[in-house]
Amino acid sequence: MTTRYLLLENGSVYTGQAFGLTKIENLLSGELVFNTGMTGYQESLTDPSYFGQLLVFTYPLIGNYGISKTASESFKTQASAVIVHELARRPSHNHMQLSFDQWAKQMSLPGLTGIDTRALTIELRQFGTMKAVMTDVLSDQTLANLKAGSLDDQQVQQVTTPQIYEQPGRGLTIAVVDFGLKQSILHCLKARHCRVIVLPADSDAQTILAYHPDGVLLSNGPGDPKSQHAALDMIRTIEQVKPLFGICLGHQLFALANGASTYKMSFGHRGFNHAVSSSDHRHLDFTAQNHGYAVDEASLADTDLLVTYREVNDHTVEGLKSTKYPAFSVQFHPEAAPGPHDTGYLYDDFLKMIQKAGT
Ligand SMILES: NC(=O)CC[C@H](N)C(=O)O
Repeated sequence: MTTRYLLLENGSVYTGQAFGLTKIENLLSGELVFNTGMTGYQESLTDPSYFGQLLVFTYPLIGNYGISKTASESFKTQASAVIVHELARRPSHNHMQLSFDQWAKQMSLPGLTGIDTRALTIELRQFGTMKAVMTDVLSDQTLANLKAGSLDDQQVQQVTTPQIYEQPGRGLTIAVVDFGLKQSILHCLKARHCRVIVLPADSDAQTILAYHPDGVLLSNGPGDPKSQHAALDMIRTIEQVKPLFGICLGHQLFALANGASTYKMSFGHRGFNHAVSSSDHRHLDFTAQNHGYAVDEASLADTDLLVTYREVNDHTVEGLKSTKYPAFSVQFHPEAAPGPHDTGYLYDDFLKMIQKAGT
C-alpha cells in the first residue's frame, strides 16, 4: 500500500495509506472539515456544498455498505479528498454494487486511511477548520507552499448548472436557483408534484420571473456566502413578488440580502444529529447539517427577519422568516439526505405558504 500524508496548516502530519486515486500528482490542498455522520458517505462526498474540501469522517469504520445507484447528490464526487480511520473489508451489499473504495477509485477521489481520525478531529475542534494538503510526497517545502496558497472563493461558479433545465410536474411551478443544488431537493419537490425550473446561480430576477414561478427556492452551495454579491439584488427583488424558501447557503444569502451579516464558524456543523428547536417551541427536530458559516444573530436587530430555529447546543441561528414578505429559510437540510427526516414538513410549509400568498 502506498504511504500518503495529510499535512495541516499548523504543521501536524498524519501518515496513513492511500486508497481511491492511486497517485496524487500535484499538491492537493483545501479546507479540512469533519463530518460526524455514521452513514451517508456517498451523499456527503457528492454534495456540491463540500466542493473543494477535504472531508474527514469521524465514524471509525467507513464503507460498511456499498454504493447505491440513487444516493448521489450530484454526478461526481465534489469533496477533493476523503479521510477515514478504517475501510470496511467486507461491505454488506450485493455483489453488483461497487464497494466504497472501488467507487473512490472510479471517481478518482484521493483517499487516506489508517490514521487516528479522533486525534485529527480534536485538533480541528481546538484550532478550528484549517487548510491542509494531502500528498504522496512530503518535502520541506510542502508546509510553506500550503501556507502561501489561497483557497478558491469562486466555488459556486464551478458547481452551478450552466443551463436552465426543467423537471416536469403537474403541480406548482418552483424556480430553484442552483448555488450547488443537491439532487434530493429536486426529489422532495417531485414527491410533491411540483414542476421545477432550475436556473444558474447568476440568474437575475427578470430571468427567473420570466418562468412565472409560483415560488422560488434558493439552494444550498459551497463557500462563503459573502462571495455571492450578485445574488443579493436578485433576492431583494424576488422576495417582494414571490414566496421564497432558502436552504443552507440559500438561507445565508436570504439573510445577507435583508441586511443581516454572516460569520465563519470555528469548525462548523457537519453531521446528522444536530438538534434544533423552533422559537415557537412547537418543534424539537433532529437535522442534517453541513455548514461552516452562520448568520450573526446580533445583526438581525435592524432587519425584518425573525429567528425561527436555533441549534440546541450552541444556540446559533438555524432558521429565519421575514415579517414583511412570505419568505423563510433554514440553515439545516430538510431534504435530509442523508439524515433524519424530521424537518421534511418544511417543503409542505413552503407550498402552503405559496397557496396562502395566492400567487
Ligand atoms: N450546505 C451549504 O449550503 C453550506 C453553506 C455554506 N457554504 C457554509 O459552509 O456555511
